[in-house]
Amino acid sequence: MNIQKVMVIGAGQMGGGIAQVCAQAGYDVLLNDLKDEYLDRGIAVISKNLSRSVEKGRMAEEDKTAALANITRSTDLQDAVDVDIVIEAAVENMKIKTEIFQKLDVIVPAHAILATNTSSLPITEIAAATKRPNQVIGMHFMNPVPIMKLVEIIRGLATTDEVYNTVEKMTKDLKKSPVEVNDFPGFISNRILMPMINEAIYSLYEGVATKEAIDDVMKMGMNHPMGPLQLADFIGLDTCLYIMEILHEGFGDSKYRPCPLLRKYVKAGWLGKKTGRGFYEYA
Ligand SMILES: CC(=O)CC(=O)SCCNC(=O)CCNC(=O)[C@H](O)C(C)(C)COP(=O)(O)OP(=O)(O)OC[C@H]1O[C@@H](n2cnc3c(N)ncnc32)[C@H](O)[C@@H]1OP(=O)(O)O
Ligand SMILES: NC(=O)C1=CN([C@@H]2O[C@H](COP(=O)(O)OP(=O)(O)OC[C@H]3O[C@@H](n4cnc5c(N)ncnc54)[C@H](OP(=O)(O)O)[C@@H]3O)[C@@H](O)[C@H]2O)C=CC1
Repeated sequence: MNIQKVMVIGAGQMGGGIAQVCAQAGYDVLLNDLKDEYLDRGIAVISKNLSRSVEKGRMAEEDKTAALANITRSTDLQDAVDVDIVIEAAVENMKIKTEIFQKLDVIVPAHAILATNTSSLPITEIAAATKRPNQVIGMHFMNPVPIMKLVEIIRGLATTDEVYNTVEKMTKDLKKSPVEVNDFPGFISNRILMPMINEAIYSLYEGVATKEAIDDVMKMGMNHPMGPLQLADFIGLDTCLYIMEILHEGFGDSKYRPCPLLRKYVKAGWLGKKTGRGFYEYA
């Protein structure tokens, strides 16, 4: 199947990045969010990222203009009436995602693929909310999307080979590297990454070291580009908590219990970089 028109749902840090790389690859992109102000914010970030590439001499001004012209704003799911694929990057919540997929199922054309950028939710369960489970798939980008090469591609139980192959080809067109993973909570990326972050939060909670010391150990000792607490702030502490809860519930194993300090920060609205405060403060 030939993909030309894409709807990206959610103009947050992930949806904005996904819309940017799709627009740069020449796809016709509809960027959808609940309100105009979220679209304004998302498009401003995309524009800033593209301008930085122009300043660094990696992109011509006309390519930036062309990429921005490929993005159309949308606050109505009905705009998906003629898309070939939807990539959903709304909040990490099963109820919200299944509601979006049920609505899309009756709007999008029969051939259209419904993909989700979920970090951890079961693809098979999201797919089962639709009448086209064979055309539902996980397309898990990494943050920051314009920089990170990996896209984890997750088949639901019913996903066809044709749908998998189409999404794999699109991933390569976006200049990303696909890796196929089976449908279990957290897939591979977050099954391994999030318990490490949670353990770093426990280390802080139990007073083993300061936040700076914990991050320094992992940066200097393990060559990680960011320490785990800095990375948690970057991902969003709300998203980290949702993922730990999904691992905990999905596997029923106490080793995935979220650290109480993580819960406390999320309750306080300290969600990390996106709210100006998490483990660290941001100007
Ligand atoms: C939760 C999930 O489900 C899955 C996930 O995504 S988990 C998160 C996965 N991501 C990571 O682990 C990221 C770890 N961090 C890193 O790799 C690096 O710190 C980083 C790439 C984010 C920044 O790199 P850095 O060398 O420390 O900083 P910096 O020199 O400022 O940036 C490097 C490049 O990234 C770009 N960049 C940094 N942050 C960016 C952002 N948010 N959006 C777009 N581009 C960004 C910079 O513009 C810069 O590009 P140029 O070299 O072309 O100028
Ligand atoms: N953060 C990360 O590092 C990664 C996150 N992901 C996944 O990507 C998804 C998005 O995460 P992220 O971008 O970080 O989150 P953000 O909070 O930055 O963005 C989510 C966006 O979706 C919007 N939204 C919420 N509900 C709806 C809806 N019903 N319809 C349309 N838009 C909606 C939000 O609006 P509002 O502000 O009103 O809530 C917000 O603009 C999650 O599933 C997450 O797990 C995947 C890989 C990495």
